[in-house]
Amino acid sequence: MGIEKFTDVKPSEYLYNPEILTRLDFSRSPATFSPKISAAQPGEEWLKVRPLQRSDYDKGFLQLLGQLTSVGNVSKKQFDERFTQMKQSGGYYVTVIEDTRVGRLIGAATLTVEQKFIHNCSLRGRLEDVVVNDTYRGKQLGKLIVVTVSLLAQEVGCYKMSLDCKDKLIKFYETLGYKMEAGNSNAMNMRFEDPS
Ligand SMILES: CC(=O)SCCNC(=O)CCNC(=O)[C@H](O)C(C)(C)COP(=O)(O)OP(=O)(O)OC[C@H]1O[C@@H](n2cnc3c(N)ncnc32)[C@H](O)[C@@H]1OP(=O)(O)O
Repeated sequence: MGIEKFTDVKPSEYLYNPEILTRLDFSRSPATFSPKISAAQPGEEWLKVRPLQRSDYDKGFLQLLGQLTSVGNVSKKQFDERFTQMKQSGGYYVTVIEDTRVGRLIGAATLTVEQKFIHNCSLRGRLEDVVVNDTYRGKQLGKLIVVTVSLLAQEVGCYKMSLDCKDKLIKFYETLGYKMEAGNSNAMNMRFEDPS
C-alpha cells in the first residue's frame, strides 16, 4: 500500500485539492493508533481517505450521513448544486473514507473554516458531521477521519478547531486532543424550523 497519488479523478471533481492530505503529519496528533495508520496510509489497500467527489452521491454518501442524523430526500441535482456552491465558496473540507472493494463510502467528517477579523484576521475550524458506517466501527476509522480533518485544520492555518458532541463522545474526542475548557464549554442553540 503506497501513498495515494489522486491521479485517477479530474481535480475539478474533488471538493478540495486532495494533495493536501498527503502532507498531513500524523505524529503531531496525540491520538494513538495501533497498528499505526494515517490518511496517506490507512492500513489496508482497499481503504482510501480523500476529499468528497461529485460522484459520491452514487457511492452512498447520503446513506452514510443517515447514520448520523436525518438527511431528507436529497436529489442528485440538489447534491450537485450544493457541491458546486461549497467548492466555489471554499472553506468546506468534506473528507471521506471509501472501501474501494465495493465502491462505497464508509466514513466521513467535515472541516469548515470560518474567516475572522479578530485575532489578526484569523481562521477558525469546526469539526462537523463525523460518522463511520456501523459495520466498520471499532477499527480506528473514527479516529482516522477525525485526526485527518483536525490536522487539515492546522495545515490550512486555523488557530483552533471546535466541535459539539453528545456527552458519551467526550472521552473519544479527548483522546484525539480536544479539551473541555473550564467555564467555556457550553454549547447553546437557537432552533428555527426543522430543515428535514
Ligand atoms: C462532531 C460530531 O460530528 S459528533 C457526532 C459523532 N458521530 C456519531 O455519533 C455517529 C454515530 N457514531 C459513529 O459513527 C462512530 O461510533 C464514531 C464516529 C463516533 C466512532 O467511530 P469508530 O470507527 O467506531 O471509532 P474508533 O474505532 O476509531 O474508536 C476509537 C475509540 O473511541 C471509542 N468510541 C468509539 N465510539 C464511541 C462511542 N459512541 N462512545 C464511546 N466511546 C466510543 C472506541 O471504544 C475506541 O476506543 P479505544 O481506542 O480505546 O479502543
